[in-house]
Amino acid sequence: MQKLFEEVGSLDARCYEEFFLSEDILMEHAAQGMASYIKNNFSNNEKIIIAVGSGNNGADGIALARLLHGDYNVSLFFVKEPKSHMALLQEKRAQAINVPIIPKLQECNIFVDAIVGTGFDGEFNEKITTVLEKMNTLEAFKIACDVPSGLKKSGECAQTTFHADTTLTMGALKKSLFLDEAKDYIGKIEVLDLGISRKLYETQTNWHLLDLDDLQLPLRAQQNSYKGSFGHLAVLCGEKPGACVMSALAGLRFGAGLVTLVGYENHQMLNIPHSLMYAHALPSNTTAIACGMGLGVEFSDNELRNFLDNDLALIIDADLFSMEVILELLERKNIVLTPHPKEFVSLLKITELADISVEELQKKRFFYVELFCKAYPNTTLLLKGANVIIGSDNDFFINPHGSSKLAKGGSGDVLSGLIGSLLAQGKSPLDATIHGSLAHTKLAQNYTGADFSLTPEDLIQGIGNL
Ligand SMILES: NC(=O)C1=CN([C@@H]2O[C@H](COP(=O)(O)OP(=O)(O)OC[C@H]3O[C@@H](n4cnc5c(N)ncnc54)[C@H](OP(=O)(O)O)[C@@H]3O)[C@@H](O)[C@H]2O)[C@@H](O)CC1
Ligand SMILES: Nc1ncnc2c1ncn2[C@@H]1O[C@H](COP(=O)(O)OP(=O)(O)O)[C@@H](O)[C@H]1O
Ligand SMILES: [K+]
Repeated sequence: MQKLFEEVGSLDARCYEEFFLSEDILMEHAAQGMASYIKNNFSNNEKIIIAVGSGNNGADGIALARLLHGDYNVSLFFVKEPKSHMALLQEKRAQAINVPIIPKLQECNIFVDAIVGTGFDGEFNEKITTVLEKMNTLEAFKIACDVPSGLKKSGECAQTTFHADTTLTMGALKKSLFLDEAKDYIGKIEVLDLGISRKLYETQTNWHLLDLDDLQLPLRAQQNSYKGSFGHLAVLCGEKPGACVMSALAGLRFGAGLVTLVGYENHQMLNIPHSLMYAHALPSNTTAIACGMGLGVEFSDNELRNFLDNDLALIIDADLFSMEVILELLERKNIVLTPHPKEFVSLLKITELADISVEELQKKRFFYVELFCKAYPNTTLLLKGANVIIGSDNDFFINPHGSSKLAKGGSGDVLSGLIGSLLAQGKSPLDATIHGSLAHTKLAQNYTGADFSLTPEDLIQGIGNL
C-alpha cells in the first residue's frame, strides 16, 4: 500500500523548514532520479530530446539535460523561455557546458516532457497544443517529468495532454494521477526520492493506493471444519437471474461454504448450476447477503424489507441504488455499496447529498466519495471505474489495477460475489471490499486471452488460480 497526497507543495516546504534542504537540492535529486532511470533502462547510443517549459518543471528538465550531456546525445527544446528563478539558474548551468538546443521537435529514441508539472491549470494555448500533439505522435519512448503536461491538480486533463509511457513523479504519489481520466496518459509510474527517503518526505494521509501484493486470499487453515465453517452467502435473485447466478458462482469459488439463491419466482426452471442452492426464504444460517444485481422490479420495497430485516453483513449493487428502501439500508452497520458512476449519481440524489451528472461526478470522484463517506460513516463504499475508489468513514483507497478487459456486462456481478463471499466468511466490510476488489482486478490481469474476450465466466474460472 502506498500513500497518496492531494498536493506535495506542503511536503516540499517541510523539507526546507524542518530538514534544512533547499529547492536546489530537491531539484537536483529529481533530475538525478530521472537520469538514473534513463541510464538504467537505455544505452548511451540513444538520442534524447527534453521539451521544457518556463517553470520549475522545465527547470527539472534542464537539470536532467545537464546530467546526461557528455554521456548521451541529448538536446533541449524550449517550448517556453525559462522564467522561474530555478529555470533561469538551470539554464545558466546548462549553457555553461554547452548542452545543445534545438529550435523544433525532431524524431528521437527517448523523449522527456518537462513543459508543465503541478503548476499547470486551465488550458494550453494553440501554440503549445500543437507542440503537444506533435509530441504525442513521436515514436520515441515517452517519459513525463513529475506529471504528464496537461494533467491538472484535480486529475482532469487538458484537451491535449501528453501521453507518457512512464511518469517519473517527484517525492510522493499524487491523487491526481489516479483519476479515471488520467489513466490513459500516465503510463507506468515511478516515484523518485528528493534527497531524503520517501518515508521521511511523506506525512500522514488518509488516502492510499492499493498494491496487488496487499491481496489477502481466504484462508482454509482450519482442518476440523465443514461447509458451515466458511459462511453462507445468500444472493437475492430477481428479474434477471443470470446476474445473480454469476455473483453466486463467484462467491462459491471464492470460498463461501454455502451459497443460496433466494427469490420468489421458480428459477429452478432456469437451469441453475447444480452447485448452487435455491430457496424462497433466507436460510437460517445465512452469514451475508448480496442484493441488487439483476434485481429489476421483482420485489417491492416492502418485500425487500422482509428479506433484509436482520443485521447480517450486506452488499448492495445495481438496481437497489434507485429504490427508496436504500435510505433505510444505509442505516445498517455492516453494509458495502458498489455503485458504478451512474448508480452513484442516483445514490447521491436519493440521499440529497448532490444532484449532479455523471460527467460532473467523474471530474470530482475523490470529492464525492469523501462527501458520501462523511455523511454515512458506517457504510463502506466502492465506486467502480477505471480506477476503483474505496471509502469507509475517513479512510480511502484506490485500486488502479483494473483494465478495460473488465469493461463488459457481468464483471460487476462477479465483483459483488467476491465481496459477498468474504463478508460471508467473516471479513469486515472494509477488508472484504479491499480484498474482493484486488482479487477482481488480479483475475483480469491473470487472464491470458485477448483483452477483448474476457467474460464473467473466465473471471470465475480464474479464481482457482489466484
Ligand atoms: N520544491 C520544488 O518546488 C520542487 C519542484 N519540482 C518541480 O517543479 C514543478 C512545479 O513547478 P512550478 O510550481 O514552477 O510549476 P510548473 O509545473 O513548472 O508550471 C508553472 C509553469 O506553467 C505555466 N503554465 C501554467 N498554466 C499554463 C497554461 N494554461 N498554459 C501554459 N502554461 C501554463 C506557467 O507559465 P506562465 O503562465 O507563468 O507563463 C509556469 O511557468 C513540479 O511539477 C516538479 O516538476 C521538483 O523539482 C521537486 C522540487
Ligand atoms: N476500463 C476499465 N478499467 C478498469 N476496470 C473497469 C473498466 N471498465 C469496467 N471496469 C470494472 O468492471 C466492473 C463493471 O461493473 P458494472 O458496471 O457494475 O458491470 P455489470 O453491472 O454489468 O456487472 C467494475 O468493477 C469496474 O470497476
Ligand atoms: K511534465
